[in-house]
Amino acid sequence: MIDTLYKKALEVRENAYVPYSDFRVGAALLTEDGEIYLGANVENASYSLSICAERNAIFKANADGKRKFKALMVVADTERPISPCGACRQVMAEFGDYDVYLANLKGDIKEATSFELLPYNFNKEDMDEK
Ligand SMILES: O=c1ccn([C@H]2C[C@H](O)[C@@H](CO)O2)c(=O)[nH]1
Ligand SMILES: [Zn+2]
Repeated sequence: MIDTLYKKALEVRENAYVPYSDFRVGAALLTEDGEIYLGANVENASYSLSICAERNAIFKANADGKRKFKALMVVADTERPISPCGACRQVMAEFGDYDVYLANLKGDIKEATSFELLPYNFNKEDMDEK
């Protein structure tokens, strides 16, 4: 399954819309029920409106009502495996603790989990009334 996620993340990476950074990222998200949602980064002339590949995949799954995840694979052309931004780490952690594989084009894959990538994360329980 890791191989499949890596291959699909590589494929969708080709669809990244990156006229400003020229930095392509692909993400493949495996849901608990065995579906795979793909995301690539999409940039904008108003730079801060750009969306990362990871959040694109997670939001696509959400749009189909899928919120339970088994694994997320992220791939970019980096020396070390890609390191997701803080915004993506917060969004990943929203949906629980699941495997996150961070990869590069050379095939290096760093294994982590969504909670490991955001220690002491702020989540919905923090908003429960005391
Ligand atoms: O993990 C990452 C890191 C960066 N980007 C995107 C955001 C922007 O489009 C480009 C350069 O930061 O890469 C991602 O999609 N995922
Ligand atoms: Zn991000």
